[in-house]
Amino acid sequence: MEKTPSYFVTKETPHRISAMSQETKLIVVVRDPVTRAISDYTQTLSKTPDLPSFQDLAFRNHTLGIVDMSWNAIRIGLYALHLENWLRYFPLTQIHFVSGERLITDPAGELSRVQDFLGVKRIVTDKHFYFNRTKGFPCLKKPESSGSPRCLGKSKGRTHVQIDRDAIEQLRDFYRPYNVKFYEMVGHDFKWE
Ligand SMILES: Nc1ncnc2c1ncn2[C@@H]1O[C@H](COP(=O)(O)OS(=O)(=O)O)[C@@H](OP(=O)(O)O)[C@H]1O
Repeated sequence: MEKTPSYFVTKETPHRISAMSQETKLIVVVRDPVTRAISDYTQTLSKTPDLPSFQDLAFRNHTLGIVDMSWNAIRIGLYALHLENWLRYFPLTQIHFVSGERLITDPAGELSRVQDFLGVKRIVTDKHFYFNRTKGFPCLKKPESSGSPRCLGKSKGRTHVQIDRDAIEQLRDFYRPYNVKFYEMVGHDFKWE
């Protein structure tokens, strides 16, 4: 197994992976692209405090609501476009999409679907998780053999930068057609508003 967030959005990756093995099963975690962009910006800002504002980066023209599709934080959320590139090399049956939202609210449910997709026995179930209220994420319970619970690290679940309502609405309008197309392509409505 190998994982890297940028695989899904890097143009050359599907070709390279298919050249390695056409049997590869692919798992992609997706979340509401607007929240994703804000999370992405929040993470970059934590490392680069003098970054321009989110709005300055996200819009070519904020008044007219013209979004800058070349900014990575925006581009990555255009899931339908990235998927089109993957479908040139892999059938949809070899690609599984995990909902980032449900991975938090129902980790066992999402993991059941992953296990089914991989064709392995459903070993990871509800009893393996507990919800850590402080963190706002589920944690893996202590493995039967040894060790302590496994929760997400300190850098996960950062408080997102506050973005004004208008900008959020403009981004929602921008992403809507791409989201609808993505739902149609994968046959699942992720219900991102
Ligand atoms: N297991 C699991 N379930 C649900 N959500 C998760 C999980 N792991 C990471 N995340 C959230 O994904 C956001 C980016 O995570 P990372 O910091 O790991 O990304 S990166 O790989 O470093 O780019 C970041 O989102 P925000 O916390 O909203 O900013 C992480 O919290």
